[in-house]
Amino acid sequence: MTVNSRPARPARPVILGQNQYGKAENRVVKITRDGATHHIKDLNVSVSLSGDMDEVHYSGSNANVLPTDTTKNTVYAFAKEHGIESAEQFGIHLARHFVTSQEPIRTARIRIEEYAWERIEASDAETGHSFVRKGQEVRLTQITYDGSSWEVISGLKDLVVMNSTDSEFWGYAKDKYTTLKEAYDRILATEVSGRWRFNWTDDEQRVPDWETSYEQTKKHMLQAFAETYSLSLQQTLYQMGARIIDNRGEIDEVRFSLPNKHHFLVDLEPFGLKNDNEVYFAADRPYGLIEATVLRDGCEARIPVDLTNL
Ligand SMILES: O=c1[nH]c(=O)c2[nH]c(=O)[nH]c2[nH]1
Repeated sequence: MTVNSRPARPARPVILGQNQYGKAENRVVKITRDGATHHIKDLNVSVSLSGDMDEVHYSGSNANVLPTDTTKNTVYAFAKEHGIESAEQFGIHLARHFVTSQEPIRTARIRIEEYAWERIEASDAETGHSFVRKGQEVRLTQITYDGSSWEVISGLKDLVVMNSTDSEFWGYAKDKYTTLKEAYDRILATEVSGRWRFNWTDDEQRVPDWETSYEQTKKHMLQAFAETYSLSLQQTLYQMGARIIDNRGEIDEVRFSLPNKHHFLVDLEPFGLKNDNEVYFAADRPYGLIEATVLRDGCEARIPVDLTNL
């Protein structure tokens, strides 16, 4: 049966809703060789396209469908042809390509995770070609382009941080189920998942230096975590976001999802020992989950509330 002889959209009280497609999790590693000194970019790139795709769902006509296999090939070809300066620059390039080269494709969303590598120090000097994977965090970006406007949301996940003092939690609401003891010197630890939205909207004007922006944003966030004398994780979260908004003019919105990695003092009395804020039980679950958006005054919140969807 040819495509044309297939039945058109069936006469049923059913319609197609939001849809998107593409190749997810394209792992691309780009080595740039500068003599004996090599540089690595290690990305996990997910392409998601949407637009005039009714027919492929209704009748099976693939005329508007650029194969997901092609989107995968484009990721690898672009790594060679254009290089990977930053995850954001690479994502912008890909998004623009899909929307401007295929008429039926109206919106491209490119999500990228970046894994960092650090040079191994040999006994005499740094090596040019040996690396150890940096375990700290996964860097993230999401680029969305609809042919006229851009949205760039970057961030990170899996960044585990701890303050071994300067954290209290007391004065909270209590009811008959409250057993938590007030804490005047506790451990504050979390695994930061954060996203920040850039106010960059145009492809030519004021393009942020994406690499510097990431490093500086992470630095301000960590300094705020370290320097805030915390009365709650909520207060610390707000300070982390506010520090970014205050210092990074290219960012209008920050959202954090911070699990409170509880450290409970162990009762050592049964062993005749005094626990002087030294020995803790690190609980993995359940955990408090503190989430909030911090915005530049007058700006709109657009980062999804549930960061697992981003
Ligand atoms: O920083 C905290 N915020 C809370 O809301 C909370 N609730 C709780 O039991 N411990 C904590 N700690």
